[in-house]
Amino acid sequence: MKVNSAEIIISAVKPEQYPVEDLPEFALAGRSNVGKSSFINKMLNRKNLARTSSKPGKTQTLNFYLINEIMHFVDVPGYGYAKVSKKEREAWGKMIETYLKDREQLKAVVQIVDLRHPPSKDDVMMYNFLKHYDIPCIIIATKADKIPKSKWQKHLKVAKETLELDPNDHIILFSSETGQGKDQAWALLQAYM
Ligand SMILES: Nc1nc2c(ncn2[C@@H]2O[C@H](COP(=O)(O)OP(=O)(O)OP(=O)(O)O)[C@@H](O)[C@H]2O)c(=O)[nH]1
Ligand SMILES: [Mg+2]
Repeated sequence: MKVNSAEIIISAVKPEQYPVEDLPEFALAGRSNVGKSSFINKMLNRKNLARTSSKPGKTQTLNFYLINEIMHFVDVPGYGYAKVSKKEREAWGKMIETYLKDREQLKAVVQIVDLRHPPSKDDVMMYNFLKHYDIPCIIIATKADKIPKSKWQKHLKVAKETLELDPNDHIILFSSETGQGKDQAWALLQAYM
């Protein structure tokens, strides 16, 4: 998709703050620091619209982006970040769970995993959560630029097996550095619009 406009609409922490527009929406999910915000930037051709950091825990609210006036991306805090307090972690968990379960505009979740490592326990839990609530999902295996091409297929296989990926679900090799997988990701998202 050609992105002509992209802007942040609101950083929300509760449903009353979500945009009321009935536009197709896609939310990110994944471990802290896995590259969710970087994925959004790459898809939108914007260097730093979604704020990124080499330190985990950068995104702390549900950040809604309006794209071409026709759809929303929602950037989400990552899970599995040990350095926030238990209370804070629980609050984030609840915020994300409420959003994912109740948001009618949500068309699909883009779950990001790190291609370099087998999906974590938390990754498996998130995938099972999406399956349980029947939320369509697209799996993005990112940071492909960090491992040699000769290992990509082997790592993809491990990711599929660890998640016990539903044969109907797609998993895409991606890199926010090189833009690899971007067209494929857009094609899958557009199929839900
Ligand atoms: N080499 C490489 N680095 C990446 C890629 N994607 C993200 N990164 C780096 O990984 C770090 C974390 O990226 P973010 O996009 O901030 O991660 P996040 O998932 O949004 O993290 P939280 O907001 O903390 O949950 C940054 O230093 C990025 O530059 C990628 O595809 N390749
Ligand atoms: Mg982030």
